[in-house]
Amino acid sequence: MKPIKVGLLGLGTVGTGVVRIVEGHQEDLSSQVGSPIVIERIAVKSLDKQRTISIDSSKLTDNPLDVIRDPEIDVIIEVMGGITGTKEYILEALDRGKHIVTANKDLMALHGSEILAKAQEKQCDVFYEASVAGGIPIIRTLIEGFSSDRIMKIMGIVNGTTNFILTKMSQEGASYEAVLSEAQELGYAESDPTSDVEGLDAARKMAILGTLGFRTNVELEDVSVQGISNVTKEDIQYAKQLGYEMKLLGIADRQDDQLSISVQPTMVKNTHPIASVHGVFNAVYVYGEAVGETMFYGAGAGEMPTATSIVADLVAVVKNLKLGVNGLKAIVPYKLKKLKTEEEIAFKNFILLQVADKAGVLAQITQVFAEFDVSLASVVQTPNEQHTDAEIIIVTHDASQANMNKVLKHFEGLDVIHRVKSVYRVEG
Ligand SMILES: NC(=O)C1=CN([C@@H]2O[C@H](COP(=O)(O)OP(=O)(O)OC[C@H]3O[C@@H](n4cnc5c(N)ncnc54)[C@H](OP(=O)(O)O)[C@@H]3O)[C@@H](O)[C@H]2O)C=CC1
Ligand SMILES: N[C@@H](CC=O)C(=O)O
Ligand code: NA
Repeated sequence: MKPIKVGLLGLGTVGTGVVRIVEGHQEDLSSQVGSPIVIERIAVKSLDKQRTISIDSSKLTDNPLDVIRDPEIDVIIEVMGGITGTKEYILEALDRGKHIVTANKDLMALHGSEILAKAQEKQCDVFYEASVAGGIPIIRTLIEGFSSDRIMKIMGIVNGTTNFILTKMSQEGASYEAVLSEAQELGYAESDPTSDVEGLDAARKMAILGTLGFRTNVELEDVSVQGISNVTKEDIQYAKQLGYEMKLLGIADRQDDQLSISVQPTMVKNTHPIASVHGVFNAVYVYGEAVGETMFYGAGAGEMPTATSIVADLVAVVKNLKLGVNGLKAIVPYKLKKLKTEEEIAFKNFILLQVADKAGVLAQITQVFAEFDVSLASVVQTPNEQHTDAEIIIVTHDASQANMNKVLKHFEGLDVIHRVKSVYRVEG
């Protein structure tokens, strides 16, 4: 049996896991696809770096083109990351008729449509399961498992680093900075962790999920993004007291084909299944018109979980090779995109205010909500024995984003409000 030859671009956290699985599970893999799978060449940045696995040094190169242009190689696994440069490597590999497996959500969210179009033209596969929710087979689920349904809502904890940080801040009272360093050491964070903590990584993943779930071309600029860098331990404690967990939540929903997609720190009612997803775990909740509620859970980052998805994609490519059907499974979004306006997007809000502790303050505040048609679910004032500033916690019913913005704007001119300390979306 002629072996299937694979070229690996990158031998970092994920690439190392890929080598471990291909070597460790070789018997299972080759019996599924009917050929041995061989990692033929590997591109790295530094040839001298100490590795945690032993690699035949003749396989290593510091030039990705050596891998892409090797005529023996059938499939390229791209786990080096990056956008410019990497995109050109992938397009060239496709031009050369090589199939692609990638974990690169940055690339797929920004240039996925161009890459997938090229793949179709060249009858090649491009699979990217590892790019969203590392070890969870959510992309395959949306493409195949829900092909018969109409997806109405996708909610995801799709960034492991931030879930790890929020969990440790909540359960151990740990500091944001210390937990971020730990996530970096464990290989969860991106090379620039700003994209994790500022929500960009999750936004890219939600653009991919939205495109697949709603069969329309969701682009990164369609996703409104807010990260966790301003979330305080106090916010997390208030959330807990009210029966919520603080999560960086991606939310994509549709009503009558109108979409909204966002990523923001969200207070999730602790009875919702997604509220109990902690640590580096990810979960994607999918609501289908016919199927109802479903939820998919697993490790969202890290060497072996991510590599599991990569190698499963590799198996899919090789099975397609055997059947001669590569390049036929690309999902081409066909629906016209209609995004909801601020007036049409509505959700519950948590607002924490620092206010003057004197008579009539609450009345002035509730008057502003009434003026802009925002109905309140609860109002709590924290006890303040010194009679200096007091804190007021308000939870609204569903309110349009436009009206909420008007309320917050109006608060700026209200003397009795000394500070709007926090505003969070509330789910569940
Ligand atoms: N880490 C995770 O949990 C997850 C990561 N991903 C994605 O997977 C990809 C890889 O992530 P990860 O493994 O964590 O990244 P790492 O930084 O650990 O590894 C990157 C690898 O690529 C190599 N590399 C980088 N640039 C070049 C270049 N120009 N030429 C040749 N080799 C290069 C590096 O070489 P050297 O070793 O010499 O430095 C390194 O081996 C990224 O797209 C990431 O977003 C997706 C899901 C989960
Ligand atoms: N940095 C990402 C890695 C997986 O995509 C995360 O923390 O989820
Ligand atoms: Na996945």
